[in-house]
Amino acid sequence: MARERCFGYLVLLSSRPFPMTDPLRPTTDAEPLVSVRGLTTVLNGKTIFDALDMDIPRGRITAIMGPSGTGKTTLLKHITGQMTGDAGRVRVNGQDVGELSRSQLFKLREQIGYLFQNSALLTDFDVFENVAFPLRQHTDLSEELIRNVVLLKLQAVGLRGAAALMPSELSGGMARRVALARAIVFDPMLILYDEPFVGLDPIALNQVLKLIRTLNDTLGITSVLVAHELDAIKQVADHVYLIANGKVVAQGDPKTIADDGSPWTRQFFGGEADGPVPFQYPAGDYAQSLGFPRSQA
Ligand SMILES: Nc1ncnc2c1ncn2[C@@H]1O[C@H](COP(=O)(O)OP(=O)(O)OP(=O)(O)O)[C@@H](O)[C@H]1O
Repeated sequence: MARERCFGYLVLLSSRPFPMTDPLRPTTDAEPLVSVRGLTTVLNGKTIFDALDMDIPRGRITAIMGPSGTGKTTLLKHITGQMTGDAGRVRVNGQDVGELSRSQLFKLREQIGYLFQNSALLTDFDVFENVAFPLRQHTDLSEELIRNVVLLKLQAVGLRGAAALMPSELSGGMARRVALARAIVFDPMLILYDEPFVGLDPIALNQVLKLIRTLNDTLGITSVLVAHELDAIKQVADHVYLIANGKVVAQGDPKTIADDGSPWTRQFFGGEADGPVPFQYPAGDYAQSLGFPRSQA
């Protein structure tokens, strides 16, 4: 049975000491930053991944799509080592995540930023302190340096002027951008976005899309995006994987994947209720559960 490893701390609140530049920052496309091979994960008797293979190229934006409950968030947890599979391997920047010790895992997570759908801001702290929080927790930087780093990150997401606002005073889009500023506070090599577009109006959505692209390209980050919105994915992602039934069932250019003619993409992008992904959750005999005798046929 697959395990969930809980070290009790948000991935984005990392403890990487400064300097902020990382000599290991990926600069070439030579080898994927994340490589998943033969990943098999069973949770509560349900096979979530069935020998899943997937590569996440460096420096690109890769989207992961799939029906609800197909394991997209679970896959992100395998990448951060919060969860390990029953078989197969997940390698991040050349390291086998399942083989890492606790301290090695922390080091890896120090290089990963994570953006949640709900932004997960600390409601008692203003915007500035939300972004400063990981720095205060995990470094002994001077107040002046913390201020410079926080303002730099807020400037990058266009919210330096909102530094004194409380989370309750932010729109959903602004909150998402503050969370993004916090996620990049240690200059991660990889950002994992879990449903970053949910609840955003078109303006905020475009701002977040633009930011994801700009941060990816200007900071040389690798981005992995879990989302359901194909139109948004088309605008921002370089590559898309569609996962279902524990495997990659389609992949390619987000702009054309919906037209690849496979029954998977037809069902998923066409919004068909039934298809390769059955409408009915697996269940026992219907007649029997209604109290009728089993048919002999
Ligand atoms: N810790 C856990 N223990 C047992 N089952 C789990 C655990 N975490 C997730 N699951 C199950 O794994 C499956 C995949 O869940 P996951 O949240 O990864 O799906 P998802 O593709 O991200 O879904 P959605 O699009 O609805 O967010 C679900 O059936 C869920 O119930």
